Amino acid sequence: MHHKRKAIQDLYPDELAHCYGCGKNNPDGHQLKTYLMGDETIAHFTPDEKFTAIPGSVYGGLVASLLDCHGTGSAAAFACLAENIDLENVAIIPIRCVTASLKVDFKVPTPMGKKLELKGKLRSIEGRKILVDMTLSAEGIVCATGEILAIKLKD
Ligand SMILES: CCCCCCCC/C=C\CCCCCCCC(=O)SCCNC(=O)CCNC(=O)[C@H](O)C(C)(C)COP(=O)(O)OP(=O)(O)OC[C@H]1O[C@@H](n2cnc3c(N)ncnc32)[C@H](O)[C@@H]1OP(=O)(O)O
Repeated sequence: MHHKRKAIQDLYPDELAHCYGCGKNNPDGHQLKTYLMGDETIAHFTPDEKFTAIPGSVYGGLVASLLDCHGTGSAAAFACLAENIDLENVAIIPIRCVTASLKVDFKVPTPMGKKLELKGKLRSIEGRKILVDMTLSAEGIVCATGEILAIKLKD
């Protein structure tokens, strides 16, 4: 159902859509897509074996990368919500965020080849600082949690 909406990353302007983790204009990248659903965000990604740590599990760098891009996308979406910007009615998202700090806790090994689900919840917005709490799970089991500090860029 949420796929009828546009992903946050698809609302980035073309010239800023080359991020390896989430840029729609990077054919070699992960092209992660974050959707705003009510007061939380969601994204999915199914890793293949080139992202192996030990056979059967995903290397931590990919987990961090997914949390990074889901986190900045979520932060931009939550900042828009807070400013009453309706993302259904914009072609380009007017708020841009970059990661200042990312914390990842690896709880259990992330299984290879399963559909991973990322969720994000806003913790706080204080001036230009947006804090988002995230989980990354596989088949309902939380494999990692993440905490991002994203900074709203000035024009
Ligand atoms: C690669 C850069 C891209 C630039 C242009 C892109 C346009 C974006 C468009 C569409 C997005 C699409 C792309 C998705 C991106 C995917 C996610 C990534 O991987 S992003 C890459 C990794 N991140 C960086 O390379 C940031 C490098 N750092 C910086 O550029 C600066 O440090 C920046 C912008 C984050 C902050 O610099 P300040 O000069 O604007 O602001 P100050 O005053 O230093 O910080 C603001 C507040 O945040 C706190 N703060 C900053 N860094 C902190 C930290 N590490 N921990 C705790 N607090 C921190 C400060 O203490 C300050 O707080 P107080 O207002 O005084 O309360």
